[in-house]
Amino acid sequence: MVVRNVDGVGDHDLNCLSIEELERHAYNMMDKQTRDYYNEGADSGSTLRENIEAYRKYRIRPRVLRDVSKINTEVKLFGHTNTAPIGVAPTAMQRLAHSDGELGTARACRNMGIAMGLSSFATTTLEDVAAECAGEVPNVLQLYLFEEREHSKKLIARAKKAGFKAVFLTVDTPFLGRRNLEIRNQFKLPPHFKIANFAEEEEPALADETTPNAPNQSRTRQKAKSSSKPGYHDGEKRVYPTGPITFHSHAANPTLCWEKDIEWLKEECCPEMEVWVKGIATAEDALLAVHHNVRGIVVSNHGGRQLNGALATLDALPEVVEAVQGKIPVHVDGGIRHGTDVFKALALGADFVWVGRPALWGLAYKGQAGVELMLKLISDEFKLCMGLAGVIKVEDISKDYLVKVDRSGFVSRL
Ligand SMILES: Cc1cc2nc3c(=O)[nH]c(=O)nc-3n(C[C@H](O)[C@H](O)[C@H](O)COP(=O)(O)O)c2cc1C
Ligand SMILES: O=C(O)C(=O)c1ccccc1
Repeated sequence: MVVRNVDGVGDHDLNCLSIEELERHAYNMMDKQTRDYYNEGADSGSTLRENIEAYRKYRIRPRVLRDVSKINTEVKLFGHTNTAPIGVAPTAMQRLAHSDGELGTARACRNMGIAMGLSSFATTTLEDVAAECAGEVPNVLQLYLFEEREHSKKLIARAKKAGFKAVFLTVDTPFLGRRNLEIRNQFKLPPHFKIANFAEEEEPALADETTPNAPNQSRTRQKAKSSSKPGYHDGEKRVYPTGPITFHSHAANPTLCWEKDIEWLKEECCPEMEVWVKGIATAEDALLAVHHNVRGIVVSNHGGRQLNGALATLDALPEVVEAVQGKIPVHVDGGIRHGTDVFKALALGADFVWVGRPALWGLAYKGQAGVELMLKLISDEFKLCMGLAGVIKVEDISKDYLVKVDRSGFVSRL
């Protein structure tokens, strides 16, 4: 049921008043294969859980008796006005959640004035997504840079033509993390869906690909092209992925490195698109990103799906912010489930946050309308948090508004 909000802020879905509730609804709406693929983290899932728990270590120090009658949550991103410092992180294969898929997410983002990151491995083409949002929201294409440069080159050219403003090169996937439910379920994309951006390159073999990170069946089905080529490390064999582009065979690229690939990518993208890196977790790599003139970084551990045991992103954020010293924007993702989390990430120095799974849960719940609901919940919570904390402009959110509480309950100023 939808009712008018008593405070006049908008409509409420009485069945779903928080992202926590949204997660529960979505849980029941997704088939097991999809739910497990979307929700799980690598190995024991401790990094996935810690991404969320890290936010609970901080509490807000609200200031009062400030006129907070006019709160502005807007920020600029790639020259566009975003209605809040929040975007939808790129996640693969959204049609698994709902037939609206990436188009539903794009329409929701457009309606809410929120940036959308589109995965290379979307089930909708980048042209169709761009057409939904053209000129209204800053679209970002997430890139997995393949060893076969020609595919990536074509994709980049298409993204430029479609008006994408930036590419986020994902750098935390030299190999795919080990996701045990995915292995056990022998997860694969059902044959009626396509990895749409590569449909031309795709062969019918997609539907029966094996799960790559399962022991002893990883990439041995791929033909070895030439022993002199770089390739995946598969036991003793070096195997270059040459077959159809499937999400299992091509997302990981262990050969990527700063000098060779970042420079190449900047040349390919410039001047039309900015090159960012997604998946930075240390001050050292943040400094390298600055050194290599990337335009921004996303502190991310891929939602805990890659290296389990890695630091929660909120805990990695301060060292990255300190290293970068404002030279390039620092964004963060992972574990953001409430508007107060957005506030905390910004207080610790992030310029912007991206939410991943909550958008998938929104899609599963009600397609486009569910993503809009999720964005409305988190944006409203963020605005309310600003007002209750006594802040009216996003740029005024600082570490003065936070304290850290340790395990024994000891409270310290930052
Ligand atoms: C099901 C799923 C698919 C994802 N696919 C991609 C992808 O294709 N490319 C990418 O860079 N990150 C991908 N991510 C990672 C997200 O962009 C983001 O880093 C992460 O979801 C943030 O954590 P959160 O889900 O806790 O918000 C994926 C995450 C999930 C949950
Ligand atoms: O599942 C993922 O986390 C992911 O990023 C991905 C996307 C496409 C192919 C393989 C992995």
